[in-house]
Amino acid sequence: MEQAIAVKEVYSIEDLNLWYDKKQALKSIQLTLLEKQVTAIIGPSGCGKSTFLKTLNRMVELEPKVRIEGSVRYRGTGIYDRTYPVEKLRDSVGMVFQKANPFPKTIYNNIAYGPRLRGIKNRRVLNEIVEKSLKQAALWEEVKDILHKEALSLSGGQQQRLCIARCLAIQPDVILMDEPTSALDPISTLKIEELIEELKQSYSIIMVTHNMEQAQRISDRTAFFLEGELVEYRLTEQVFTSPVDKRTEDYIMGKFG
Ligand SMILES: Nc1ncnc2c1ncn2[C@@H]1O[C@H](COP(=O)(O)OP(=O)(O)OP(=O)(O)O)[C@@H](O)[C@H]1O
Repeated sequence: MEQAIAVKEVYSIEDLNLWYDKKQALKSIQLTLLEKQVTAIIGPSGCGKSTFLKTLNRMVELEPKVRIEGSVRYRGTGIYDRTYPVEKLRDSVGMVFQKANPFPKTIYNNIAYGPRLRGIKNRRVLNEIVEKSLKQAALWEEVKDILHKEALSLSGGQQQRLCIARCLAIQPDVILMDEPTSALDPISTLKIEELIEELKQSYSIIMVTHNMEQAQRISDRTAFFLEGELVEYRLTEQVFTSPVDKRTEDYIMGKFG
């Protein structure tokens, strides 16, 4: 008899509500995000995708006049509990943004930055981390001879892979990606998509995307948001081939958004 493989939960979210001042951006969100899967967050502009992503690492608290209610549990512990050590979250949850944002430093120092901040000073250890992270981000071959060049001299696609490598250097558990390829050309996009496929062997990836083909190509599960609500959250194939909610169907058919 086939045995079900238990997939572990990374995040468990219950009745999450969020307001920016008087505007409610997330409404009673309830879902669990699973380990070593790619979860795509889709929906039209302004539906709350980025806000949701930023609740997962508490970055949303940096916005003015934010109020959050409900529970976001990461590996079983509520991250908005007053005693939760936010620095633990910074070590465990990396983030990649829409626009690559390397530091104005060399390629090497971009990657070594996080490990140094965490007390690693030994040059040999740092060299190993830099090489391993760049290899994991499929950038090593292109930059191994120019590690001491400015990161900002790289192409947009290379800069985005560098940002992914910088994120991997701190050995995160989860990687949040906010439209990581929307500023890239098709070839760079393909490279990042292949990379994401590879990374999900070791990391749990939660990715906001406007691109529904991309969600179908690389995600295991898809969550469809609309006006701050989570309308549908199932296996990607099911969402795209047999949506249960009419609003999901209309959205994936391109009737709005
Ligand atoms: N800092 C803020 N202050 C006030 N309102 C905000 C703030 N950030 C976002 N909003 C509002 O909250 C809602 C959700 O925004 P959010 O950026 O999460 O949507 P999104 O789905 O990621 O949109 P897009 O696809 O355009 O990036 C929108 O109505 C937006 O205008």
